[in-house]
Amino acid sequence: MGSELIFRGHEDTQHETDSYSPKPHKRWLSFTRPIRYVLREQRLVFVLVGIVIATLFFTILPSSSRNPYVHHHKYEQIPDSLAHISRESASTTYKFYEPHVAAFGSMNSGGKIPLGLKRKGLRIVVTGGAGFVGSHLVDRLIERGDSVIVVDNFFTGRKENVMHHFKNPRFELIRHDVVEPLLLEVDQIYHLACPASPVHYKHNPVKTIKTNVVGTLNMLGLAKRVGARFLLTSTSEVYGDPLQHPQVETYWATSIQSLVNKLVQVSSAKAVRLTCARHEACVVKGLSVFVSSHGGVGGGGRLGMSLLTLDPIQDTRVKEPRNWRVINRPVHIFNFGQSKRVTGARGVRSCYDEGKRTAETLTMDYHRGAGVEVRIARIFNTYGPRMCIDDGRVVSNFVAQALRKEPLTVYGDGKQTRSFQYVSDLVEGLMRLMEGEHVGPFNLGNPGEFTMLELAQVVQETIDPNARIEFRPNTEDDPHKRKPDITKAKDLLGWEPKVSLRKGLPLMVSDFRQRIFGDHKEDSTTSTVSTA
Ligand SMILES: O=c1ccn([C@@H]2O[C@H](COP(=O)(O)OP(=O)(O)O[C@H]3OC[C@@H](O)[C@H](O)[C@H]3O)[C@@H](O)[C@H]2O)c(=O)[nH]1
Repeated sequence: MGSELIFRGHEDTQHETDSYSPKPHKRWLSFTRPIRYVLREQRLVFVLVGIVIATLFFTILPSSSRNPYVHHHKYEQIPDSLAHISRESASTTYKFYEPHVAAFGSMNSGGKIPLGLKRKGLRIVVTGGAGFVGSHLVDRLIERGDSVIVVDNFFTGRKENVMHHFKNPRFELIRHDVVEPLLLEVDQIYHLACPASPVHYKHNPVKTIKTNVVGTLNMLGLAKRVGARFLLTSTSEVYGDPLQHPQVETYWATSIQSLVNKLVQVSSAKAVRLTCARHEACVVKGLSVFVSSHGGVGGGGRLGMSLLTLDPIQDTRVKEPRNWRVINRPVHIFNFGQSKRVTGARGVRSCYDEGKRTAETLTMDYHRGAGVEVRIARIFNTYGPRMCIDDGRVVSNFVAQALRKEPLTVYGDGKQTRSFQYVSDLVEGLMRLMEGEHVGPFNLGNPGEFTMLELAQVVQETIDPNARIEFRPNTEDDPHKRKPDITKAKDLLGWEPKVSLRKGLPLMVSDFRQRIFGDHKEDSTTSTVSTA
């Protein structure tokens, strides 16, 4: 290279001294000169590095910051940013959405919307949005700047719950039953529509299961068609009368069939006998499995007269079972409580719990099979303003009874437990779940566990210390205990309830008082509570 330079120098000198120079030679030199310049002193390497950096900067970084799913990490870094979502924090959220304003589903991504038509917030449909939980969710979404369409058939929902939004151009209300298909252009679907009080859902069980199955199917179809993200509100009732306490999302409502098979497999026993309040299951190696509703299996005894096969689908009662056997002596006895597979699946609560299980299944199948973005919440007992008065649920019953100076009706011995969450905590959890990147299912509930007698005591302390307690027979298939394990929601959504029962209960009293006695002095619509 050095010699070339010397040569070129010589050539240049020649050019200066002699006006004649062969043109083709000069052109060749002017073409190779920049190449040689680039090749010298590793300049090419620097050029390539520069190209790589520019590519990274202009291609990868902008697309990742525009990705609607990436913003979730930002949420997690600001754990309380959603607790009382302010307009400022909401607009921060939208910065991530804006470039793909309709980008929740892959089908809508890509900034196809003309500049002048870009929307500010998301378009969200809330089925059951005129109900107790739905209307509080709608309040928060509207407050955040979204456009909300409420779809409700007003079976348990009430126009009054959303009337304060009627003049808002970002709010729409449609009287529609989700069992019929519906087409709407939206980015997100919160699917809440279904009566949730046992009294209501048992009132018309066919309608309840239809709502859960056909209604969910319709809304999933809509989500698939318009590329919307879909959130299913499932229930703690999918755990049935749980054997595990507190309930974790991974808990599978045990089928007696698999339980007894396993027990027989692992034990050296000839037979295994399982007992619970009303049922006994007996399995003998190599023989059929039976559940006896009375009597059951005794030493050298016979199976009870009324036998129920453990086939989870067929409720086959057989008076004289063909494969009847005398069992000498059951070796192991396990108390396994009550399993929904046997009682629930055929019981009065099944329209709801089996309905919600099916809804979960459909949701996951649309996710796996059709690529729909889905979220699943399992909601535990919730209370707050706008609950239906006299819907039969324990909190609304007790509060209304105490206000009316009627006795508090405690069902059974009152020792059954529930965990009660305040509605604003639930709404917070639902929104975090929808905006986050995890499918679920997630338990959303308050782990504070109370017996019904303890709840009655809190109501007495809050409303009327002289309120009497009246015991009533319990309802069929009432779960004995219920308490959520919320580790998963804490870890992955950064969510946990903030409002204790003693703090939350007074917040619904003014609303109930107003609706029962027509007292309009107090503001009943407030669902939020200071958690500071
Ligand atoms: O007046 C009453 C009403 C109810 N109860 C008892 O209170 C307990 C809770 O009953 P609720 O009717 O409020 O609610 P449940 O827990 O049975 O079902 C609820 O579960 C979770 C949600 O999905 C639903 O809101 C609902 O199905 C039950 O043990 C019931 O027997 C009373 O002791 N007195």
